[in-house]
Amino acid sequence: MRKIVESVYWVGAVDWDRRLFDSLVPLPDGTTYNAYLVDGSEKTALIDAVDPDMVDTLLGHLDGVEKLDYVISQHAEQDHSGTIALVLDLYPEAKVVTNAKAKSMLMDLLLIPEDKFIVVGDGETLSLGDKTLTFILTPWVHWPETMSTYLAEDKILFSGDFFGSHIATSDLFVRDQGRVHEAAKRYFGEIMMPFRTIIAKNLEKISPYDIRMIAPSHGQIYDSPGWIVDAYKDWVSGVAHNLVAFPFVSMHGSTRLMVDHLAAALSERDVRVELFNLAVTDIGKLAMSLVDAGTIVLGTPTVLAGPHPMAAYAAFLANALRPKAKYLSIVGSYGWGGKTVETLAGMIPNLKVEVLDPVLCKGLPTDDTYVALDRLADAIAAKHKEIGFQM
Ligand SMILES: Cc1cc2nc3c(=O)[nH]c(=O)nc-3n(C[C@H](O)[C@H](O)[C@H](O)COP(=O)(O)O)c2cc1C
Repeated sequence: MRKIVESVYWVGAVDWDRRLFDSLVPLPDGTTYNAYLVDGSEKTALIDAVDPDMVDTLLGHLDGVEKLDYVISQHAEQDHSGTIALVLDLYPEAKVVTNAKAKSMLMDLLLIPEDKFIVVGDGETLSLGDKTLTFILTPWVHWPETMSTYLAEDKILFSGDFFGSHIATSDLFVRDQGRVHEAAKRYFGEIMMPFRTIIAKNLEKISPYDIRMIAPSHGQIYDSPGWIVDAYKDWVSGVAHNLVAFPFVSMHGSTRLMVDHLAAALSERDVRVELFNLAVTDIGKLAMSLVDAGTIVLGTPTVLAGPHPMAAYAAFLANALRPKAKYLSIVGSYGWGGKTVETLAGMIPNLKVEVLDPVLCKGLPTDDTYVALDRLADAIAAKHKEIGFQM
């Protein structure tokens, strides 16, 4: 147990070893599952629980907590809810306090019986005596049922996955802002980017609250939260940066020559570019780049009449993540023919992008290919200038 302020404790777990989340997302720095205990003068509440793998850590923290009245469930995903049933076994008098959507999901996912729940609505409060919790529905800060909880007396917002970051450290509070900024942006890119417009509304919704600390359910507690709220405002905004996110793959080096030429041509034209060799890249880094990028360029050879499967994966991912990019193009090499451009174009219906003329070449790039790549760089630079992308 670690004290945050008087009678409010972190009772979560640090998972130093975890390297993959949701069987999908790389975790280079591990993560934490944050649970919080609010010990009011009359009632005691646990806010969220931990991943089932770390149940012993949670139960260790709770050892000595004689009475638990409420388990506040802010998010039904198992890394926060998966140990609630065990907590209820230990504290049979405790009720699960959550919203209607989360209740139904917790019943489905964890088979928690209906009589264990107290359902709260948006803005409803729960008194613990000298501490008061207000529940704020903040949907889609991962799933549709997510909510945040404001502790008025201490001005703490327990935000669930909102503002979260995957970093295992022994710090309770954010101490290395640069590191947390990167991890929080990666988290936003992987988890929240598809719901940008709803998250913008959630930012507005929490703005009237006087927030001294934000306590997310992954990562460290923000004891000066202004900067992360500002970062979120930038990430959810429709304003893209003067940046090209450039995932590519190349089997024998021809596409790679095109990629390197275009990247250099973009740099010469003062357009920033980030390359991601899909054969070796950490897909979270690509997600981060997509948070800002004004343009996406995909580089791929033709394989079995279509894009390389790794390029198809990147296109699928970009389509699902719905980044704010306004332009897209494709470059690559082929041997005899295929439908690479058509196949990729058909995979991105969610992207509201203008497609700039693709550049394909047969075998190794020639002088004509490099001229066409320079033209593409000219077009991207002109579009970025025209639209006034952030430098
Ligand atoms: C497994 C495999 C499948 C391929 N299938 C096609 C194809 O269907 N159509 C085509 O035009 N070229 C095909 N090629 C040829 C490559 O597209 C061509 O060699 C290209 O120049 C490779 O680009 P890279 O050097 O960037 O890997 C294939 C190559 C490989 C290795």
